[in-house]
Amino acid sequence: MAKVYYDQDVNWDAISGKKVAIIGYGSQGHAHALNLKESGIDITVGLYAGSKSAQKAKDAGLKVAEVADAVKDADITMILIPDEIQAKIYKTEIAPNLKAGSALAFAHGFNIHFQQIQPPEDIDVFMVAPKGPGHLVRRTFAEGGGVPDIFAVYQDASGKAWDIALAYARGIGGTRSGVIKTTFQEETETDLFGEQAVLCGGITHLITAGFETLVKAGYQPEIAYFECFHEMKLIVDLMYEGGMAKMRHSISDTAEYGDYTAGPRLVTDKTKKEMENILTDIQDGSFATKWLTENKAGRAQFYAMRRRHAEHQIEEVGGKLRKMMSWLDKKEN
Ligand SMILES: NC(=O)C1=CN([C@@H]2O[C@H](COP(=O)(O)OP(=O)(O)OC[C@H]3O[C@@H](n4cnc5c(N)ncnc54)[C@H](OP(=O)(O)O)[C@@H]3O)[C@@H](O)[C@H]2O)C=CC1
Ligand SMILES: CC(=O)[C@](C)(O)C(=O)O
Ligand SMILES: [Mg+2]
Ligand SMILES: [Mg+2]
Repeated sequence: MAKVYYDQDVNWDAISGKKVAIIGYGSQGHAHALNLKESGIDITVGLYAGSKSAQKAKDAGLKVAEVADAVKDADITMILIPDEIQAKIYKTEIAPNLKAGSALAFAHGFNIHFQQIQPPEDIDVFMVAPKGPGHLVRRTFAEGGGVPDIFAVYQDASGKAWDIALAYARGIGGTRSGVIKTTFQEETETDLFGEQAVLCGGITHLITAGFETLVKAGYQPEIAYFECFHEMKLIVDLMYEGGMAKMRHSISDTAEYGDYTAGPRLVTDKTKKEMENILTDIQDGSFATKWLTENKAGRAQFYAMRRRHAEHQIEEVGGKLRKMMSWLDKKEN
């Protein structure tokens, strides 16, 4: 069993009194900046001139500077801009301004693992990767909870990089729920696999296929939405709270019998073989090459897929039904 680190395992002096630059103020950036600030850390958000996030950060009471200026003063620079542009911004804005003896940090290992960024040897390089969407890293922290993190050290020039990383994890709330040591390779490969095969790719296409099956068979699209999409959170909430057992305790025996008999007809050996193929594409770098090439070519295919999915009937039907559920409207970054 892996060692799981909690609040009491942290040497808070490793980060207390340090200046932290959070580069980017999006899903993860806003969460890290606000959580760390509320944990007592001196935060400056680094953004580009004209960034639409800058006013949001200022309205939240955070110091905002251009990237180079935020990095210059920082003891820790956490890069929370999109993976596909990190190498360029690192080269032009971050690398020339990194203080000797400071630390460079990431929330995903993509650019270090696939060698898009090669940091100087005289700085610490670490990662604190939340196992959850940034908006929930923030919401959970504000509610007194925390999203688990996994953390890694790529370079330990100071001899304190592990302590700094663990203290950072506490600053964003990770050690409230548990933090596990990893490597940049393990985080990168497992995160890419999880988001493609299960959390994002897997679940959205499963839900959509269920919706399309019912609609094609002539059932009302609104019922197909409630059944295959809206109820998913309610089912997963029970699993989140108490494992599959708690969900299976709450559902009917009829549903539980259907769970055991229909599930293996859907997730077959063929499915598992394709999961292994997805993992191979990640491990051999071909996914990373495709993603970076798509970005260099202007993201036309990416935008076309985004548009096609946004225009799907399930989003139209769901949007109308959710409009009547005012409690779902969470004002977030
Ligand atoms: N999203 C998630 O929940 C998770 C993300 N991660 C990792 O976190 C990192 C950040 O991802 P994510 O939070 O999703 O990113 P987002 O796309 O949500 O946010 C990107 C932020 O970067 C800013 N930005 C864009 N270009 C620049 C630039 N040139 N200089 C400075 N700031 C810039 C954007 O500003 P503006 O909006 O003004 O353009 C925005 O504030 C990635 O490495 C990702 O893999 C890890 C775990 C989960
Ligand atoms: C939210 C998260 O963990 C992801 C899916 O890995 C991501 O947004 O990259
Ligand atoms: Mg992830
Ligand atoms: Mg990810």
